[in-house]
Amino acid sequence: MIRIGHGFDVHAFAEGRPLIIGGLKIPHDKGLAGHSDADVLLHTIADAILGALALGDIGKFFPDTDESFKDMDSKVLLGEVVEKMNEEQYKIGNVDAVIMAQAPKFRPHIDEMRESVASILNTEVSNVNIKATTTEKLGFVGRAEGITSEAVVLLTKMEEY
Ligand SMILES: Nc1ccn([C@@H]2O[C@H](COP(=O)(O)O)[C@@H](O)[C@H]2O)c(=O)n1
Ligand SMILES: C[C@@]1(CO)OP(=O)(O)OP(=O)(O)OC[C@H]1O
Repeated sequence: MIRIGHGFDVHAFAEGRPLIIGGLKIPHDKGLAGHSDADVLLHTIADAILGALALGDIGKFFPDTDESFKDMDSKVLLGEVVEKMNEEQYKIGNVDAVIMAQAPKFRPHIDEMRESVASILNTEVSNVNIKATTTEKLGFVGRAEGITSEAVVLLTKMEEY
C-alpha cells in the first residue's frame, strides 16, 4: 500500500531572525517570520506527510494561536508528524522538495540539509531529494520578500510480520 502527499508553505523574510531551513542555520542577512522558527522546508514536508495520511495540516496539530509553539524548533514538529505516520503503520518511501528563493544560494548546503531531513524522517539520505530555484526575480520570491517551498512524499505501508 502506498500513499502520496503534497506540501506547500510560504514565510516572509524578517530582519533580526536566523534563517533556519531544513533544520540548518543558513548564513544570510535575515531570517523568516513565523510563530515557530519558520523552517519553511520542514513545514512543507510535515504537511506533505499529513496530506498523504489524510490527517489535515500542521496548523491543525500546531496552531499558531498556541503560545507553547512560539519559536518552536520545527525539527520537533516534523518529528511528531513522523510519530503519527508510524502510528498509522507508514514509513517514508521518498521525498522530493523544492525551495524557491532569490537568495541565499542553497546549493552549498543541500547535502547537509538532505542528511538533516533524512535523520528526522528516520530514512536513508537516498530517499530525500532537495532542490532550489530562484524565480528569476519574478513575484514575491523574486523580489526577495520571502521563501516558499513545495514537496511531494510517497509513504509505504510497514511490513506486517
Ligand atoms: N536560492 C537558490 C536558487 C537556486 N540555486 C541553484 O542555482 C540553480 C539555478 O537556479 P535558477 O533559478 O537560476 O534556475 C538551481 O538549479 C540551484 O541548483 C540555489 O542553490 N539556491
Ligand atoms: C508552525 C506554526 C506553529 O508554530 O507556526 P508558523 O511558524 O507561523 O508556521 P506556518 O507554516 O505558518 O503554520 C503552522 C503554524 O501553526
